[in-house]
Amino acid sequence: MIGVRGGTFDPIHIGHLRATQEVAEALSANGTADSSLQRIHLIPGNIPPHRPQTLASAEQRLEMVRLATQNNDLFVPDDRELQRDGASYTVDTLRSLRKDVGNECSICLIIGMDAFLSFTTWHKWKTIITLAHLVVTSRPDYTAQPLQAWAQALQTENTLDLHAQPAGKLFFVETTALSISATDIRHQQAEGRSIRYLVPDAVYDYIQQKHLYRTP
Ligand SMILES: Nc1ncnc2c1ncn2[C@@H]1O[C@H](COP(=O)(O)OP(=O)(O)OP(=O)(O)O)[C@@H](O)[C@H]1O
Ligand SMILES: O=C(O)c1ccc[n+]([C@@H]2O[C@H](COP(=O)([O-])O)[C@@H](O)[C@H]2O)c1
Repeated sequence: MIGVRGGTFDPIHIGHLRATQEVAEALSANGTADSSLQRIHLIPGNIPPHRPQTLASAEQRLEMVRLATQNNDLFVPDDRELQRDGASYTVDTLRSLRKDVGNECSICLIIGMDAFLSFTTWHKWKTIITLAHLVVTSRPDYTAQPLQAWAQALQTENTLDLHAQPAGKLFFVETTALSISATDIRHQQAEGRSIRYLVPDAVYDYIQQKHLYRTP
């Protein structure tokens, strides 16, 4: 089994990292030796399909992901969306991952509750759930809504189901509420307020060194 978490990561912050760590623990809990979680790919998006362009460049956002994950063997920075032209659609990313890991390996696409609430607007969302499981983490200020029929049909509360088939299940993980967003971090940095401890120290140092998110 592998996990995948995409994001704009402008910049990556402890909200992303802590929630992903807690998913890793949840998914490994029932894994058998040969099917437990192998790694989680952290994939910065090239051109976000649904939002304005980023402030930091693709290379800078990837470098911040590298710095944030350098001491965690489970988290793998993955630049495949930066290698593609055009919009970074998740369905294309999952197809590319499937080519790498084959059809038997479980892929867990990790998204936050905010993303899940608009999931049915995503490009080819019905194909996405044939390529991966959806693992949804809680996020402060985004409350779960009653599940639509398609989601009810896929939902499981047993992680063994995620190991037993390669894709097609929906699983919710209650994660520690950290009310942090990259938008707030960018604003605080622009206003000259400290963002220390909202991002890993190495990311903090990089942002200062490159003068990122400062108003010109
Ligand atoms: N504080 C957080 N706690 C849990 N999940 C988070 C948190 N921040 C972001 N996420 C999740 O991480 C994924 C990628 O998020 P993204 O890179 O857009 O971060 P963001 O902080 O929401 O950025 P921005 O403020 O620029 O929109 C999304 O699925 C989002 O739900
Ligand atoms: O493929 C899509 O249509 C699509 C639509 C919205 C979001 N996504 C992906 O969801 C992930 C989180 O998005 P965001 O905006 O919260 O950073 C990121 O990997 C995006 O590429 C993907």
